[in-house]
Amino acid sequence: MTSTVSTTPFIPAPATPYQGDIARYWNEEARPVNLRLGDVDGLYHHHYGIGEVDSSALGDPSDAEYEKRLVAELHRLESAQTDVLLDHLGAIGREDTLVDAGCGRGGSMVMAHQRFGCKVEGVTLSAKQADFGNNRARELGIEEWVHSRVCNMLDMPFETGRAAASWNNESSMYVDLHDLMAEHARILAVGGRYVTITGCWNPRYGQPSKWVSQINAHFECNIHSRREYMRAMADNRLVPQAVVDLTAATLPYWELRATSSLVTGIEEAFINSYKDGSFQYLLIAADRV
Ligand SMILES: C[S@@+](CC[C@H](N)C(=O)[O-])C[C@H]1O[C@@H](n2cnc3c(N)ncnc32)[C@H](O)[C@@H]1O
Ligand SMILES: CC(C)=CCC/C(C)=C/COP(=O)(O)OP(=O)(O)O
Ligand SMILES: [Mg+2]
Repeated sequence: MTSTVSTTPFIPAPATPYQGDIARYWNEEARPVNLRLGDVDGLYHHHYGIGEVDSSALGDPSDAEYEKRLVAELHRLESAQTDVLLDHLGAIGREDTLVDAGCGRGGSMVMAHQRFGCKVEGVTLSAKQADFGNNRARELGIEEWVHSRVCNMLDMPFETGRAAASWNNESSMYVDLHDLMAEHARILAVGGRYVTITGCWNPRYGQPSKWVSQINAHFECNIHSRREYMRAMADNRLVPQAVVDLTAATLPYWELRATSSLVTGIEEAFINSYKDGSFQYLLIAADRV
């Protein structure tokens, strides 16, 4: 669907060796579970789904078209996740600018522009992802509005106080949370909104479980605890306005995905850690005060 014209003029050197590893990871990523879902309607996500599975849409597993319908259903649940994130951005006008920190292939950015009609700026460490997102925006004729660049989310080239809202959709587990919240607080207007959807380990469990450690190793990330999010926000003028536990809402997605031919091997770790209480899928929306 997407051509391969490079629209990324300048690729900065990674700020740290770790960021170099993460850039390489996403430059090489081409898992069918992400590309085949994106091909359903051209919105390419690198996050997970929420909501009930529509078994009437899936039909009979012995049907020849079942796998295609299952892919479409997983994709519907991933887009539903973005919709919930966008619901928490508050009142956004066409003249506003939004920032997607860790934007992946840009699916959330396109959905944000389609909903609010405004400018959406994305940053990713991966030149391949930035090119993909920019090519997709050009194909949709929205390249004036939706733009991705290769950039460290801890040092974004956006003016202080410029953004009406910003978010991390499953991208905050790659950075120090205090540094991240300080940078969001800097780019956000006073009264602006920050939203994250993230997997975090549950302090009530004690320490990261073996399943959480397995997820970290699988993605080369460093999952933070719920407590760290609260502390990093409080220390950076970000006051939680809503904390929504999406753990129960994401389990149907994982249980459906585990039955598909697109499994990647990480399904068991997500399902077990959500079920044993060691891991939570959380949305936090905060006001920049
Ligand atoms: C799991 S993907 C999520 C993509 C996207 N938010 C979505 O929902 O589809 C994680 C993203 O975080 C980005 N990322 C990780 N560390 C980053 C950093 N320091 N600066 C910018 N992007 C970063 C990766 O490049 C990747 O695009
Ligand atoms: C909730 C947590 C801890 C997320 C870690 C970040 C991550 C890799 C998200 C999904 O990416 P993806 O869509 O590329 O992964 P997959 O290939 O498994 O679908
Ligand atoms: Mg995925």
